[in-house]
Amino acid sequence: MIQLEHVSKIYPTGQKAITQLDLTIGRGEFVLLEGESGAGKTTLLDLLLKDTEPTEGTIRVNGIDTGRLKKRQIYRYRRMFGVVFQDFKLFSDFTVYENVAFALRVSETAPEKIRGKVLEALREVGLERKAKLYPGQLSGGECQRAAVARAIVNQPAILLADEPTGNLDRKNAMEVMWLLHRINEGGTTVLVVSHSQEILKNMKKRIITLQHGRIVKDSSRGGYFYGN
Ligand SMILES: Nc1ncnc2c1ncn2[C@@H]1O[C@H](COP(=O)(O)OP(=O)(O)OP(=O)(O)O)[C@@H](O)[C@H]1O
Repeated sequence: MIQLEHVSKIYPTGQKAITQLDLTIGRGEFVLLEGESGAGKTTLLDLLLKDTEPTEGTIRVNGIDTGRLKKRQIYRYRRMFGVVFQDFKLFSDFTVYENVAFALRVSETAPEKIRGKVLEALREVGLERKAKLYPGQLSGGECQRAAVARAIVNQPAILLADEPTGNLDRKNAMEVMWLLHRINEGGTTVLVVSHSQEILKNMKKRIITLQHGRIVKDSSRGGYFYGN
């Protein structure tokens, strides 16, 4: 599903963010990505989304070599992904329903299909009764669940989440992680950046540890350190 070969990213400032990274994530996997600040976690997500270009190496997603995508193909490519952020990134002057519907409108979904899809996504995250509320009227956990509904409403093949529990208390954090687990059980490949040792320990998923842009530990390889 996701394959990186010898991928490096050096920003124009000269900052090395990713160095000679080889990584394969299979279809339907759930992967937790950890590493200290500046390790390259967000850069890795940005590379997958083609928000930034690798300095060297090849990135393949679902068989697509991202380096060969034409500009006009990038929009369609990105529709393979749903993305969840630490700070939710909901529109504060849109209701929960409108926030989720917005993701469908920009993807040119037929108008008659929007309502059913939005309500289904809200049901999935347990927010069907809060559809008419604004983000300011929700708790942090509910905001994040609304953001997850927006991310999955297009039924993406891959869900990327960058510190999705960073602004949440323990209970809400575990609820959001449980939700991501359920979405993964439905077949979606899930990649989550997390700093929380509790989450890393409790989820019992594959954990990849980045340090200075390199993978220094991958639990799918028996937890042994390698590389560097
Ligand atoms: N646009 C940019 N221009 C220059 N350097 C950048 C840019 N974005 C990130 N960097 C640098 O690249 C390195 C990796 O950054 P990245 O944001 O990927 O790390 P991270 O692991 O996500 O960190 P954090 O946990 O703090 O979010 C850091 O040294 C950072 O300062």
